Amino acid sequence: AEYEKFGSIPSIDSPQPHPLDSAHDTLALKKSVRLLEGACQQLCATLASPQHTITNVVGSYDWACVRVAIRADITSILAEHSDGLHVRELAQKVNIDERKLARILRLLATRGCYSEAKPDVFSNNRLSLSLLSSGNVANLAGMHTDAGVKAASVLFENLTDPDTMFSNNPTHAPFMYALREKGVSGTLFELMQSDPKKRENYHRAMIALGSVTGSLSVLSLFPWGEVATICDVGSGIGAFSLPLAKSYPHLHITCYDMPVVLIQAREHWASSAPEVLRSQQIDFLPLDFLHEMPKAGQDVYYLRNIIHDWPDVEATTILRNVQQAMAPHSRLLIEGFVLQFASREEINDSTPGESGTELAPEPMLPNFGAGNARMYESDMVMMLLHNAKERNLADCTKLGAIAGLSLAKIWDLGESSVLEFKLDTTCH
Ligand SMILES: C[S@@+](CC[C@H](N)C(=O)[O-])C[C@H]1O[C@@H](n2cnc3c(N)ncnc32)[C@H](O)[C@@H]1O
Repeated sequence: AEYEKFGSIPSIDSPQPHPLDSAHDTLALKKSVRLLEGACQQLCATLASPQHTITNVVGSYDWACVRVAIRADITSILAEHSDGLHVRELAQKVNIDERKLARILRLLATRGCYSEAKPDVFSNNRLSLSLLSSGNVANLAGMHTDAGVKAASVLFENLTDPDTMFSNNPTHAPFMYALREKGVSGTLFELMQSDPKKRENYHRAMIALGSVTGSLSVLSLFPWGEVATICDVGSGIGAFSLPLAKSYPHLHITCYDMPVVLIQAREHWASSAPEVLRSQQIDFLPLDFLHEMPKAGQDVYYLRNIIHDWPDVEATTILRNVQQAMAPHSRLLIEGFVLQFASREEINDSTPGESGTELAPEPMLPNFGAGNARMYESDMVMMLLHNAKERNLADCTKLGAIAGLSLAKIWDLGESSVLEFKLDTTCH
């Protein structure tokens, strides 16, 4: 029904993106796809032999092939050849062995990324177009295939090394552990402070994450008309605030982040929303949210993908710093993933819906299984890069309570959620 609004369902080999691919409010579509992905994977795992399914799970080198495609910028080259390009010519342009490149692209085409219209002639399709170097999804994919893979390759060693095995210190995260032999230390955020290229890639990846998870549907779900002032705490370059400012020109937005990030943020806003910069609608202020509080008494404090970057102690500190800035009318909105158990046992003991997000119908796994896998993968990414974690609703409520906040409402964005907290008036 969502596609019918735009005419018809696009073919996977369509050479151009579909309007829904970049739409903000795709909540209904996201929920249908979640059901579809979860049910298909569970059905396949039920009907195929276990050895078949487990080998599919571990034997995937798609990421390595995507990394080659991104690094060699294959999509941008193919974009100039709408009828496709023979791998012989493509290989010459990127200086990679022709036969090896053909095999890499064929595996990707088998997964639906690139088309092989004639033998050895490859062209772009809807999936491969998302890897254009001018877009942001390639940066997100690059983060997984570079930093993620590097960290994952030492996960077991990190979990069993007496120096790191029980540590929650971000400096001991597997990614930093992997860099130890190069004499690099600190946290990933500290590392990025001195590396503008890494920082740019990271913040462009954050923009992509919003479109991947469809979380910008919060722009139409939340009553922004009732809000006048908002602080985006740990704003990055404005993955959330920039579309918010464009959609709601009456809002005054303060973006808080580290000074080096704010320089990049200004550049991004200057090229993507110059009218907002001119309008005085936006301030960029440096803040170390581990040690300082944002400005007091704002209507909304927004934390998008912040808490999951930090272990409990630091996450509580950040929340407490925001809590101290809040007035009785203020709301803290925490956007991110809310994990669920893969078991129904806990859920059956509580009121349906109390877990905050929808449950999948039986006999599906209650958390939609593969349909929600990205949030459990993200939990791994947080462990790998920051020694941190995604949390379930009880974890978030507990952190909030320690920081003097109580949960007021849950906004379900299909994949991610927004937890709305207010000051806990019962604690003094
Ligand atoms: C995962 S990103 C999220 C960015 C943005 N909220 C978004 O959703 O795109 C985490 C952000 O926290 C910022 N950050 C990390 N440590 C910080 C600190 N101590 N004080 C302020 N910001 C910090 C990073 O620079 C980065 O922009």
